[in-house]
Amino acid sequence: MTNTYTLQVAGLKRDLPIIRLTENLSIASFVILGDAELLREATPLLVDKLPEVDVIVTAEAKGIPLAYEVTNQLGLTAYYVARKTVKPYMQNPLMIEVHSITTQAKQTLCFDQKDAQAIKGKRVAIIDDVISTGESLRALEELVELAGGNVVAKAAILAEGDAAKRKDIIFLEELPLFD
Ligand SMILES: O=P(O)(O)OC[C@H]1O[C@H](OP(=O)(O)OP(=O)(O)O)[C@H](O)[C@@H]1O
Ligand SMILES: Nc1ncnc2[nH]cnc12
Repeated sequence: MTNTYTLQVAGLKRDLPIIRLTENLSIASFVILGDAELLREATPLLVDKLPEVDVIVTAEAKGIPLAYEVTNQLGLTAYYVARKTVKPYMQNPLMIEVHSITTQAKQTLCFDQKDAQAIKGKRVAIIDDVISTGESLRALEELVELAGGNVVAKAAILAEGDAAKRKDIIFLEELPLFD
């Protein structure tokens, strides 16, 4: 049977499967894709902690539904997604290299040039489902800065491992790492 870690967040309980990443590192797998109930309950709690912002930025893929919910609850009109591959419909994309905790190979995050233009001069909240090594967040911050946006908040539902000690991020609950 798979080992699990019981997460309590936003008044809900989830049994997360513990997944081995390397010989001495395992994570409690937190996949909010499809979990409409958790998104519905957690989003207002996160929104309450945000300062005034103009736009939301997130990374493909698991950050997308949360960014959408936060955007709606703040009454904003748009959110921007940094993609992990360049698509043929992107023009002059901005690209940054990233190496998140779950990433085995080198990855990139990229913004379509038209999204970069839309972020320029805006107060940006970077939103993700979980912050762990902080690599994805760092890459998103670099992308927003390259685009000329001003990062005023960095928020996630969960802060994993050492990320929970960070003072510069907003989060609802901690998630431990496992040996
Ligand atoms: O702080 P970090 O170590 O960078 O980890 C956090 C990132 O990891 C997850 O995405 P993941 O890389 O698993 O990709 P996915 O959303 O495409 O599944 C999560 O959605 C964050 O973006
Ligand atoms: N615990 C976790 N579950 C799923 N994706 C993650 N990315 C970083 N930490 C994660």
